[in-house]
Amino acid sequence: MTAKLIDGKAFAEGLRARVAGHVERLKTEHGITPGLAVVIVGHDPASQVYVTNKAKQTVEVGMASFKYELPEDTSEADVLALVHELNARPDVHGILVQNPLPPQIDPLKVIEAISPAKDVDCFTPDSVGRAVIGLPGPRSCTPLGCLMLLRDTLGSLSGLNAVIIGRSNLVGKPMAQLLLHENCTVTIAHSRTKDLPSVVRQADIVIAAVGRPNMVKADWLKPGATVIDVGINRVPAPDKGEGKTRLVGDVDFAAAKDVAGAITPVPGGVGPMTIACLLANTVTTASLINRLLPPRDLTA
Ligand SMILES: NC(=O)C1=CN([C@@H]2O[C@H](COP(=O)(O)OP(=O)(O)OC[C@H]3O[C@@H](n4cnc5c(N)ncnc54)[C@H](OP(=O)(O)O)[C@@H]3O)[C@@H](O)[C@H]2O)C=CC1
Ligand SMILES: Nc1nc(=O)c2c([nH]1)NC[C@@H]1CN(c3ccc(C(=O)N[C@@H](CCC(=O)O)C(=O)O)cc3)C=[N+]21
Repeated sequence: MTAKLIDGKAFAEGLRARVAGHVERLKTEHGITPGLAVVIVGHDPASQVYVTNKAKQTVEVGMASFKYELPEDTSEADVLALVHELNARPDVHGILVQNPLPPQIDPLKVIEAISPAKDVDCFTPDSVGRAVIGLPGPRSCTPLGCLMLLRDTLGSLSGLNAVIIGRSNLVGKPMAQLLLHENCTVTIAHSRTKDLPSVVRQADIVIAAVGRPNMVKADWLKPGATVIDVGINRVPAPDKGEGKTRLVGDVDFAAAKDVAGAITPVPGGVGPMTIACLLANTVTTASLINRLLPPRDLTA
């Protein structure tokens, strides 16, 4: 059997087109240009690529993009000062501080500093709480992107066993909340989980969000399972030439595609969905900040 390939790139293009339509309406009918500020501290080469992709696609959908690249040795006080400045700026409707941050900066302090009204990453206690109890508000971009792909692939998720590998605040935990709201039976696995292969074998839906290339093996999968590979790992690719690299996920894709029912590729799976959801969240915050009703059809 060969799994259905879940085309996140194409799905994200459609979502961005809908976002662009709403941006156009905000501009022409209300004179508002949604603005997204991305802050990156240090020069992690992988992060640079995401930030560049985000900035390009932000402009493509008609929004304003503000990019702040701070040196690796930036103090916590300076990052907090920048966040406060962005909180106060009327032309900025969304703030994203790229993870990971260098060790001298406490990520929780930065999260607390972000205005919940501009929290397009769904990082602040206010947004996280709203997501947990099911109140309207932003939802975490990567989990939301995964959920949209799952709904598109499977329809109703009710009653399905979902196993999430990884428990970060960025991906694993918010993914669990979204799937619980879809009536999945949710298991969160992590580095201390005993006998991970047998836990994964129970899953109708597997979400891999670890950051270890090809960790999830084909023989861990229940035949027909839907596999969402969040991992983004840069590995050497000597076949492409000396010193060249390629992106791979956390799942052994080449073998898993013969066992899974459906699977996302890396690249072209979850990554583009993350950015499209970030842009959708920015339309939502720009609407709410201006006391307008946010569009309902973007990520419903
Ligand atoms: N496609 C996209 O849009 C995005 C991709 N990513 C990618 O997803 C991956 C995960 O990101 P993130 O959540 O931020 O990563 P973190 O490093 O914050 O979390 C990794 C999680 O994996 C768990 N883990 C580590 N080793 C194992 C193991 N051997 N077995 C089981 N679980 C393990 C850790 O467990 P423990 O808590 O016990 O340490 C932790 O919970 C990365 O590759 C990242 O680049 C991230 C965001 C968006
Ligand atoms: N505060 C915060 N929010 C994040 O959402 C966040 C973060 N920090 N830190 C890092 C991770 C990672 N991440 C990705 C976004 C897009 C792609 C993406 O566009 N990927 C493309 C290809 C990229 C390429 O070619 O290099 C793809 O998978 O097809 C990947 C990864 C967001 N993250």
